[in-house]
Amino acid sequence: MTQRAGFVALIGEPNAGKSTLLNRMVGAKVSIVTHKVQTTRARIRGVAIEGDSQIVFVDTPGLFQPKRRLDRAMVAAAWGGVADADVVVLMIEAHRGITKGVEAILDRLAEVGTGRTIALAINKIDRVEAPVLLGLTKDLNDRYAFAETFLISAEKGHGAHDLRLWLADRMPEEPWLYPEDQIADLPMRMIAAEMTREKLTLRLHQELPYQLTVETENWEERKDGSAKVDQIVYVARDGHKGIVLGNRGETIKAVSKAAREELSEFLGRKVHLFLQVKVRPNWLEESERYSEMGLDFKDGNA
Ligand SMILES: Nc1nc2c(ncn2[C@@H]2O[C@H](COP(=O)(O)OP(=O)(O)OP(=O)(O)O)[C@@H](O)[C@H]2O)c(=O)[nH]1
Repeated sequence: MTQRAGFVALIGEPNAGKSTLLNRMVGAKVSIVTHKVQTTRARIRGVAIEGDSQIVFVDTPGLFQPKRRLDRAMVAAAWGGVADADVVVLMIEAHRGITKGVEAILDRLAEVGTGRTIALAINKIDRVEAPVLLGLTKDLNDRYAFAETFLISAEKGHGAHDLRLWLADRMPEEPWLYPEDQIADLPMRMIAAEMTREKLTLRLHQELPYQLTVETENWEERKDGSAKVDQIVYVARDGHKGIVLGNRGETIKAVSKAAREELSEFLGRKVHLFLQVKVRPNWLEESERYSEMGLDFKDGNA
């Protein structure tokens, strides 16, 4: 059998439904869906196997207009994901249509999209009537020559399977990037890290929304059926450590408790969660997370 493997970048405005679609296509709660906007950053979110193809999904931050320095870094990261991917899927919300943000993305695609395979996924079709959908499909395709248009409802599952089959066909002939037996384990670690990060984001609000990342370092199945999970919360600066820890450690304790409860409920068994906070400057630019997974995302494997 000829193996195929490649990267797919999902792009779109915040709240377009990228995480929901990912969960559909990967088949697990890989990206935690939240109502808070801009919770995701460029990184590997899940791996789907379809026939001979391995599809590695890269989730990107919302491509919004940068206001602050850090926002610009996020947007740069998102477009970096676009440049590295084999296929790009632009997600648009059917009921919102061509917003200013979408306009900006289309303009940028016109600049960087040449020679790339870019598909359009119009999401949330459950929220509009058919004529609106047809008009929007036409308008968008007039604006950019998309390789294909998918009309989907990520939440209800419509169209997600067709998109997945189409993507699988477009993966380059390459050996699989992940050994098959690792796949089951990989999303679980990511899910757990994502749960903790979400709790931190909710708790810290505006204080340091994007400047931290969580990694699951160790996962141990215990004889009594419980799981021992060690995670590291990386912050960008020394000063942030104190914020994450909180007064007498109360913030990290509350986060740990909330994340442990959610993970435990998700797994249906007891979880012991241990969080450590470490400083790692410039994590946003680091490609370390990819190489840790056996992938060198920046240097050509993509
Ligand atoms: N009605 C409807 N709602 C949807 C659909 N897909 C996603 N949603 C909702 O849209 C909201 C945003 O979805 P997410 O998947 O978190 O969006 P996202 O693009 O990953 O957002 P960021 O993480 O901010 O980039 C959630 O409340 C979803 O439940 C859909 O097909 N129909």
